[in-house]
Amino acid sequence: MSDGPVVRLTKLARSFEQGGERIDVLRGIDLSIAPGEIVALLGPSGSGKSTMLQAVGLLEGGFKGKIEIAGVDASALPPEGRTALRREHLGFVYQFHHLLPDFNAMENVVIPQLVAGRGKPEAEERAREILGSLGLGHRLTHRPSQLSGGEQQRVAVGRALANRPQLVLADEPTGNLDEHTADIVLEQFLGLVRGEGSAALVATHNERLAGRMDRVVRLHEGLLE
Ligand SMILES: Nc1ncnc2c1ncn2[C@@H]1O[C@H](COP(=O)(O)OP(=O)(O)OP(=O)(O)O)[C@@H](O)[C@H]1O
Repeated sequence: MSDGPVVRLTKLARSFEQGGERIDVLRGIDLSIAPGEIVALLGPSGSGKSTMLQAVGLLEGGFKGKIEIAGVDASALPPEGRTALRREHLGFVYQFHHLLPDFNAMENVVIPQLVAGRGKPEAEERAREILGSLGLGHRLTHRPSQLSGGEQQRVAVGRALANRPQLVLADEPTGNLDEHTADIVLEQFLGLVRGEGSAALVATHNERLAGRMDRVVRLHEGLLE
């Protein structure tokens, strides 16, 4: 792994056309995240946090400016190249868990590793280790519908970290949980990310939770402050 930033955004911009009107959601974002650094992305509803995470996650086109992931300029790559970069370096956690409903906790963490080419025994060992460290060692064979909201979200965290991404992108990862559960899940999320040495960019409305991260950046009128 190089010592350079895991992500570098240069003059990132995104506009949407809606009913003949143009909305400039991101107006020239510059941001670098160092390896292992956990950054909170704060901003009110509608300020463009999800739009920014989608850009960094290479999930959507239509952006202006430059997005470098692990030193590679993603903006210059064809779609297959962006997919490969995403698979190799990025992990995602969303507000809703998006687990596969017909598979248990263990399988939900194993499957992305198989897709990445890891063998089954190794993937299962990793899933056990990661779910154990999230306090879910006794829930391995439960399906998502048999888990609480906090447990579902912890499995989603385990899935995101399973392939040892250099950067985890999390969009309101605890936004769907009550305050007490959100605190516990966030603490476990941060502990796991730190333990793994991954970097993270975590969108949230919550100043208190943001204060537990290494750095806070704020989106205001399309720019970071
Ligand atoms: N596909 C789209 N077409 C048109 N407008 C869009 C589209 N996606 C997002 N927007 C607009 O861009 C702005 C930013 O949306 P975004 O979802 O990024 O905000 P957010 O900060 O993540 O909000 P929240 O905290 O409520 O999730 C909003 O005004 C939204 O309506």
